[in-house]
Amino acid sequence: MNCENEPLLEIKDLKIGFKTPEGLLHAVKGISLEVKKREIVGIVGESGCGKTVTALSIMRLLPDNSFATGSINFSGIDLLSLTEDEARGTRGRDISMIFQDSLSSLNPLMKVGRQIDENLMMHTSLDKAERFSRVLEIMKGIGLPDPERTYGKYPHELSGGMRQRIAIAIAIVCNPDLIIADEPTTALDVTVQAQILELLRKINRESNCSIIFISHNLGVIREICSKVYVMYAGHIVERASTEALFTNPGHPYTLGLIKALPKLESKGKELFDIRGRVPSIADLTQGCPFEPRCDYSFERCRKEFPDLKEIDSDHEVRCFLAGGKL
Ligand SMILES: Nc1ncnc2c1ncn2[C@@H]1O[C@H](COP(=O)(O)OP(=O)(O)OP(=O)(O)O)[C@@H](O)[C@H]1O
Repeated sequence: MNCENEPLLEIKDLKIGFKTPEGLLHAVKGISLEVKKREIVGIVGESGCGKTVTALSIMRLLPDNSFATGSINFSGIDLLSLTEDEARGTRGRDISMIFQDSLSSLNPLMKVGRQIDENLMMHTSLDKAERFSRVLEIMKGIGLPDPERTYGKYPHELSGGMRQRIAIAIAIVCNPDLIIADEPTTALDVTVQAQILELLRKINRESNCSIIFISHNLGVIREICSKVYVMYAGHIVERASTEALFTNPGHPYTLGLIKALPKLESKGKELFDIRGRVPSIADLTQGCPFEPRCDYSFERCRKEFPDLKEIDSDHEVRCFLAGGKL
């Protein structure tokens, strides 16, 4: 059997909500998602669409005022049914996360080498010397110069790109099966961004892990992912291979995200922007949540919410116009 076709992570009908003084607010409204072994899967959408809370639910790191229903099956285990202790055992060992802002995700008071070592201390029985050489090996493997010296530095002594490499080292030191990278390059300049993407590709190739790559930027997703889920207002509105998404986008929201990408030939011209804003999770409008921003909407869109419809093999779209040409 070809193990690349085996699912590593299967999310079914995941709903995430928050108990707030204004009542229950629903941030994720029944999404299903699959990540196969060794696959790099993108989740794209504007701010507030529910990408990060989805990632946090996989990590079992949702805040106390939240609730999650549905199932998150990871290698045969439903992560939502794990106890806190079991979830702690999984985090950092089987599943790791890299956050956007390495300055706030790293401990400012601890030497960076120690921070990588902490994960090994927690999840392995290696002794101090073995852990030290493993940390140096990882630091070297991800392109940190002079690992012995860098081991003893504090986060603020490193550049943004180096700090993000440390965050990646922490994430991969225990050889996890799944890495969730949440906007890992957004805070970095373009050159460093390209280096970090290349590093993630290398890790995926060499350690056979799967990656969920979260971004608001389809251009970055295109660089690294083979499959993409487009999220809007807590729903998956399109799922396709990256190639199909760009050659035949089925949802007007996806089309808007593609049009919003800067192009070389339009240098100097004003960039396209999808009009309007993502609705707040407190909005309970009837019909399709994208309707107020959509150039293709008609009467039915104001009243009914479309199901995900398959328009091609492995290509689903949640729009009444799915399958037609936008
Ligand atoms: N602790 C919380 N209490 C109430 N609402 C929350 C809480 N955390 C997140 N939300 C809401 O859940 C929704 C989804 O947020 P989420 O951070 O997942 O969006 P996102 O797509 O990742 O955007 P961003 O790129 O800005 O992180 C937002 O409307 C957000 O305000």
